[in-house]
Amino acid sequence: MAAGIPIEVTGLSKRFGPVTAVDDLSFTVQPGRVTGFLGPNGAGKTTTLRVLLGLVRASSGTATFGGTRYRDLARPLETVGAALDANFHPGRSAKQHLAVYATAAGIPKSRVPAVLTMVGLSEFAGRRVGGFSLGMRQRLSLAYTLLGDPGVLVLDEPINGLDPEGIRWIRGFLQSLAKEGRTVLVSSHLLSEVQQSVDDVVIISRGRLVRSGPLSTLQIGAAPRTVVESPDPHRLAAALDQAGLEYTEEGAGFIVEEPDPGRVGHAAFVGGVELSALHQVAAGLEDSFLSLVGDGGSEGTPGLEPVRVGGGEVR
Ligand SMILES: Nc1ncnc2c1ncn2[C@@H]1O[C@H](COP(=O)(O)OP(=O)(O)OP(=O)(O)O)[C@@H](O)[C@H]1O
Repeated sequence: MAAGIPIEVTGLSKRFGPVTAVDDLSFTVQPGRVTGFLGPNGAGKTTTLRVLLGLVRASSGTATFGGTRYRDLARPLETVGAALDANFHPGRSAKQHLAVYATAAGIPKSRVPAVLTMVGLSEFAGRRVGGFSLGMRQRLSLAYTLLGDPGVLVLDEPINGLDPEGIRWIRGFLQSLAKEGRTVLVSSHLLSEVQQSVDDVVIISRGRLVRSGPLSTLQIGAAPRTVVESPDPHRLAAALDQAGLEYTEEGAGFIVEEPDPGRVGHAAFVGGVELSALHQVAAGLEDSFLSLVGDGGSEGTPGLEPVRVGGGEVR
């Protein structure tokens, strides 16, 4: 395996005519960690990755692998694994595809069965790719990125299209690649999709950096809220309305957009409502993510609804 090297993006901008897709973007991605590259649709993720991989030219700034541009790498496939523009002909088998790429890059053919096994496709090696599901194509793309046993992996929306078992598998797989010392950059427009697999995040919106750092730092920002429950939820809702508090129904009770449980308790007291639970909850990750990119998604942030479990945590 080639050594993991940092990805360094410095002052990167990319304009397409009047559209500024990437705007003075700077961040670093460290080896040995999985980094989520996040932002709403149209935020500029794919454009950044395309510049990084030498597929489009930057308007200004640089995007390098430890200081070296992709096109200047001596052995690109063995340094960086990426499948942004991989084309799979429907009539060819998975094995044939990988063999063609391996031959072109001077990679031993023995890597082909090895990477197909790594991604769980060995029993489909001889099948035509035309019959593959989206999830199987995702696995094949991943196999392609691993052909040269690179120290850096750049994956654009690799979880998209995977079934629940596939999602569980890829989460563990990405972590194991990082544990081997590789640099793993994974783009997604859904924090919930990657939050169980990433150590660090780089969040962009409208082409600009919003936040970068360990995932844990993301919880700073969104305000905590109050969970309140009553044996008589209708009366409680009326009391919250009366007090002008905003809330959403949550299991047996409500989550109130109010950090101080005392104010919520007072509203219930004024309304003469008995309470069975009253406590503050920290902001969920998805809330923090939305509060960071909330005004940045020109095309909205579809699919960002949080999945809530008891106590207001976000899974
Ligand atoms: N070749 C291009 N010509 C003109 N505009 C482009 C081109 N490529 C991207 N854009 C624009 O640049 C902006 C960023 O697009 P980009 O695809 O990089 O975003 P993204 O974060 O990857 O979003 P998605 O997840 O939807 O792919 C968008 O406004 C898009 O319309």
